[in-house]
Amino acid sequence: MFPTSYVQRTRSFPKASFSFRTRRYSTQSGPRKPPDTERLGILTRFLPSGPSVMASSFRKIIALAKPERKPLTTAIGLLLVSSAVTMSIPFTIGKLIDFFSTVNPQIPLGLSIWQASGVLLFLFSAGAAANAGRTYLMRLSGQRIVARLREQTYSAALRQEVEFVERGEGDVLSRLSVDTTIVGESVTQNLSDGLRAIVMSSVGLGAMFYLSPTLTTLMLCVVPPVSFGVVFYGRYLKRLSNRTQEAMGEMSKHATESLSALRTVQAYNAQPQEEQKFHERVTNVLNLAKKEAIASGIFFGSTGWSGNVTILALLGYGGSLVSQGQITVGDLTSLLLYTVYVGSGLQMLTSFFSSIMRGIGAGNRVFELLGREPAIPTDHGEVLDPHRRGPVRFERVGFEYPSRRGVEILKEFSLEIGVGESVAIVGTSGSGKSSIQSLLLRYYDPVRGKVTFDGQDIRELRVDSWRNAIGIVPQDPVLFTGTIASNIAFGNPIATREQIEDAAREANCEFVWGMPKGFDTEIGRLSLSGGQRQRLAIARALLKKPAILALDEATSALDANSENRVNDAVDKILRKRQTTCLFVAHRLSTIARAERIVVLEDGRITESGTYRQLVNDPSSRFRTLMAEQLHAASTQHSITPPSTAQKEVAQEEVEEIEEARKPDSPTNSTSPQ
Ligand SMILES: Nc1ncnc2c1ncn2[C@@H]1O[C@H](COP(=O)(O)OP(=O)(O)OP(=O)(O)O)[C@@H](O)[C@H]1O
Repeated sequence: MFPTSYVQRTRSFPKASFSFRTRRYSTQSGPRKPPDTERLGILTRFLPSGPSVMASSFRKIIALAKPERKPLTTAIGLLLVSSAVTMSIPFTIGKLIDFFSTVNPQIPLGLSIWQASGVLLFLFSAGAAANAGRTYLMRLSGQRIVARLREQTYSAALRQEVEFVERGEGDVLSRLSVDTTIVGESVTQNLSDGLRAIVMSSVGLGAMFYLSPTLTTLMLCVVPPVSFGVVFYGRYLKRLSNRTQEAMGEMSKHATESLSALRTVQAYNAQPQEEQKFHERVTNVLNLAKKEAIASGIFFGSTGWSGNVTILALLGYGGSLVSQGQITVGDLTSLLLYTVYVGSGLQMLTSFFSSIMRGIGAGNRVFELLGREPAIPTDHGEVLDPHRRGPVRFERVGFEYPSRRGVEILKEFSLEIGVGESVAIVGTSGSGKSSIQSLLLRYYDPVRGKVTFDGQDIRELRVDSWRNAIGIVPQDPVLFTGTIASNIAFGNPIATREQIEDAAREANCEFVWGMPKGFDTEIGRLSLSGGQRQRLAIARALLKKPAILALDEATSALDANSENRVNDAVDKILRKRQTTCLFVAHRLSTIARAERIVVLEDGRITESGTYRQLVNDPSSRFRTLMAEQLHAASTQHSITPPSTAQKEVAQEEVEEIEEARKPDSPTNSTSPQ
């Protein structure tokens, strides 16, 4: 119940509130480092999201590239070679034109025209090979960085408290897939293109000054306004790209949710409305993409136009200089070509600038998750000895969900469960039963009071070692892709086949032996009944040999046979008398199996006692609850309320259970198969 109902309650949380949430739940966000604007210079000065955050994101992106130092350095070396070759082309062409236009051409270094062409061919081939090598090394390093970043992001997401991930699931997924790719590209592909652009523009400009300072100064008059536009464009594009990422996150979150609930969607013929909702999200992405397209169009159109106007001005003024004999035709040609190179270099620089912005933005989102301290710290505390046993105590626990501060779900809740004791919590829907189990598992911590194990506050224990001591059987057990064996061994991958089979036997999973591939049957191809899933979950919990078993019973009815098999499995656990059991129970047959029953109402215990004590008290709330329970159970199968005869049968069943539980009962001596 918990995950589904929770997802429903929170599905419309906007992504934009992420940073707020981070601050709200983060318990250990350390002091921020001062901005390193000096080192980052111009880049950070224009960034809208706060220089210190962006600077730290930039530093982290650079740090990510450190393990790839060798291939990246080689790639940069190759880049310089290929750029040198590329940048020599305009100069060579100019010289060739002058050479051919003279009356008596002299080939430099005494080479023939074919030899000179051969040298040039060799140079071009070397440039092309260097370019190929650079592309390969950059892409490879980029992919390795993305792979590492994805793994780190995934483990950071798994470390977070459930509330955080459940609330922003689509977020984490888009951080994992889209943002990591953007970050990886910005340290490799974009960096490499940026360096190439820097080399092209600076070497080109140098060569132009060498050829004609006057013409170059003329060209430079056009550059400052273009650069100004570049900065604004970079900022605007970054904002747009962030909004597009958020919209894409919303879109994939919606698709994930409805596809994972396809049965419900189809049962309610809700495809058209789901399509409509998806259409709205896709349209949102599309509209943002349109804006991005318009911005790019205007930008590239205007930079292209200013480039062409510059060339026109150069041609006009340069032509007059040629006619005055101040420069040669070859030099003018070289100049024009260098202008084109410098222009495209500057254009590349602008997209480098906006890609770096985009990378920093995406990096911010990834590093925010990587650096986030989960509200339930996973790496502190004393490691719990797996053999330690002791009572579990809820001591005056007050609890509120972080998303609903001010609404007290548990109020002064106190309960002690002794070693090997079994306690069933009953109560109306929403009274807080599952929340008690969530506190036990430390999905959340109490707001007041504490939960102790063997006298020690469970917050002092390392959370993984504490959870190791608990076996859970949730309401709707989740099975993962893989075989039945791997599903039972989930969380205990080193379990032997024998141990897996023993646990399955103990949990009454006899149906597994009847399958053609037995324990090697792939779950994906199976459709298991609710009872079978529950028994597999019991086997999974038993394999851990837990000190505590937390069973959250499904509210939906099982058929009589499944219910018997599940109850029989539960009986075997109870008879062992080593495992402390906390049941959230709905079925009378489970409730009666517990040694003690507590009735929870509105977050408080209102009654407590054995089944017999509670049922014999004519004024007990438990009796009313059970009457409602019986009525509900009977109306699920027939439309008539339970007859007196049916109630008697139920009563007899309870008596049989109680009889079986007595220490001297013959059934009690049967050891599990
Ligand atoms: N993650 C959550 N965030 C906010 N409120 C929650 C969350 N989970 C449960 N609640 C609220 O806490 C209250 C107690 O819920 P809980 O699931 O513990 O009840 P329950 O007794 O187990 O109900 P049921 O018998 O229907 O399973 C309910 O009002 C519920 O809406």
